[in-house]
Amino acid sequence: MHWTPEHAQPLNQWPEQHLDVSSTTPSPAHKLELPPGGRQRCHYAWAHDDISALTASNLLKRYAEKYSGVLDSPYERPALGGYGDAAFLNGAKGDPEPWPGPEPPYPLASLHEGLPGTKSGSGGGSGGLGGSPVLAGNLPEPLYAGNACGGPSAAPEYTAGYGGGYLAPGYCAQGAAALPPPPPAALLQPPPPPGYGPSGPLYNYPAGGYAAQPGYGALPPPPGPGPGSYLTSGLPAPTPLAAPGPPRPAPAPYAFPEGGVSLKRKASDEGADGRYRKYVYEPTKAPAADGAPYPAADNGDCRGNGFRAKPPGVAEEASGKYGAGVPLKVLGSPVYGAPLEPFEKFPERAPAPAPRGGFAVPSGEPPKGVDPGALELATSKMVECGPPVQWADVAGQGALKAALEEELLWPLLRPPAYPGSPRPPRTVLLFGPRGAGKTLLGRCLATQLGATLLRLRGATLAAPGAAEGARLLQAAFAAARCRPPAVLLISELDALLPARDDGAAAAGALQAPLLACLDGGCGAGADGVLVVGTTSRPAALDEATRRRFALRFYVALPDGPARGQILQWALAQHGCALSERELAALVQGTQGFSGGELGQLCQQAAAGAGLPGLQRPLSYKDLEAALAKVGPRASAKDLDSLVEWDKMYGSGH
Ligand SMILES: Nc1ncnc2c1ncn2[C@@H]1O[C@H](COP(=O)(O)OP(=O)(O)OP(=O)(O)O)[C@@H](O)[C@H]1O
Repeated sequence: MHWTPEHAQPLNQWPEQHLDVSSTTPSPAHKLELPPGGRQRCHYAWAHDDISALTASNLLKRYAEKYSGVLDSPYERPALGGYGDAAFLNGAKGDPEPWPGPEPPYPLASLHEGLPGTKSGSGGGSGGLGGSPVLAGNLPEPLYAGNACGGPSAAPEYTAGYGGGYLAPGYCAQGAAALPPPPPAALLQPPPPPGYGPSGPLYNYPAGGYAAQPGYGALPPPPGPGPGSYLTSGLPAPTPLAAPGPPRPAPAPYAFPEGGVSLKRKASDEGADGRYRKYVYEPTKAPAADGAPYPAADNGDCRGNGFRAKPPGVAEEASGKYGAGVPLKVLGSPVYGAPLEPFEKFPERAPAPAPRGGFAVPSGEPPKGVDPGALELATSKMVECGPPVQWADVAGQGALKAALEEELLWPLLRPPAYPGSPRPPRTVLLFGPRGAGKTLLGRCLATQLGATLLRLRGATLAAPGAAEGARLLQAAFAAARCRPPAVLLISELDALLPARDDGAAAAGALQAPLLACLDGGCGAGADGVLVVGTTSRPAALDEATRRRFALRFYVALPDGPARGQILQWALAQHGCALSERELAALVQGTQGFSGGELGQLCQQAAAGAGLPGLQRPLSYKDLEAALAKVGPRASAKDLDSLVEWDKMYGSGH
């Protein structure tokens, strides 16, 4: 038969179609359809006429074994091109010289012989050859470069591709398409173990594959999709990267620490959110039948400290501006006198009932010498039922808050270290510019102590006249003593003193009653009452009055970060949220403003934005316009004198 062009089919298809490798006899087609010029042009070794099918089959088998041995060798495989017959793996010998003959240029058997770690059996464990021949196979040890014959090098040396891992890029990068076509599956089967003799003419193993035998070990799992499939069973799969977590919340603006405080105080400030929370008490327990020290505040009535006690165990969300989302325990009066936290200042005494819509007369007789009418008036008018104030509700003032906690609250709430310990302070003076937050801090103290809060203003006391003012003053102290623990907050203290220069009629006339009340109300017989006086003119206090206040703390104007917080809180009430830049500009423009003045500024801006009900959202321009009308009241001179007074008489913090 002559060769015609239709015989010129792709060479790489030819062996599959024309060579029956399972047959021991040459295929007639093989003999007949060989292209005449194939001997010169075809580079397939088995394409020679003088190579029988059996020889070709053996050749294929040997190359398969060699190839398998290369793959299975514990030594590093050189790059494919390094092998003399590398091109053979792609179906054609790249060597321009004619194929030397039916035998390979070097004995294939030697490849496996003498190599440490070589598997027993020439084809053992080469199951990965058909799928990913380069990457399959167990590679239990680091690979060394082999010599030209695939044997071990004299000295182990790492190839450039050795990177400490088994998957050098040169290997991993090869996709299945780039890999050589697998040799016929029948040739890849390992020799049958004893008892598994071939039943067919050549190898007639079950189609499902050769079952794993003890001597050969289990075949590695077939490579599957994904990079993990390239790893042999002996290699750990790479640890997948952890999925990125949810984005961290951006820090709240103006949460940076206060400037201008000492390191010690800064450390205290850092704990402002956490450490001050330890003054969150357990719910007040109901008084025991045998008469617990103080009545429980869990009857839902107002005790004047902002608490509306809840049934025991009912948790309460913090309602403070800072505390949103922070679950806090129920606030309530601590169980004073309890063995774990005795409060020497608030010793056991007859339970005082909570006020019910006005003054609730204690179970005993009203204090002697006190007008019952005034007592009722004081209680009904002075007991404050505002919301509790937490430390976090006071912007800034970190150092002051720490000092109040350490020097006032801790001594009040902890038992004396030893008998004869000095009495804890029961009077504190908070002085500073108007609107700086003195009253706010007084309310916060009442909250922290779980005390009833009674509040009276000096100007209100002085207005009706000296006699009436004195009567009210006494009644307020009496009411506080009747309702321990209690905080009596007297703001504008200077209004009661003679140094007042506005000509108030009662000014000065109330000083003596005040001193008497302070001595009596906070003396030995007045346990359970803390008097908090506030003033913006401490210099007006005479020495006698000043000395009645054991502690004197300066409440300074809010600094930048605190102003930012106060502004944010105030603007939020008007439904306005400025951008960070606008807020920064506003903070810059409100230097010297007190907290009260910042609140006024926002109210002014809201008023400028329109009538209530028709109001449009507040904008930065409204606030800019309001800045022209609202300004800081405290002059530099006032502030200087306050600082001077603090240096001389302040408790320092
Ligand atoms: N540091 C602050 N944090 C939050 N709010 C503040 C702060 N300082 C002041 N305020 C707010 O400003 C307003 C006035 O505060 P406060 O009445 O406590 O000032 P004051 O110093 O007692 O004033 P005055 O001397 O006139 O009695 C209140 O609404 C208060 O909530």
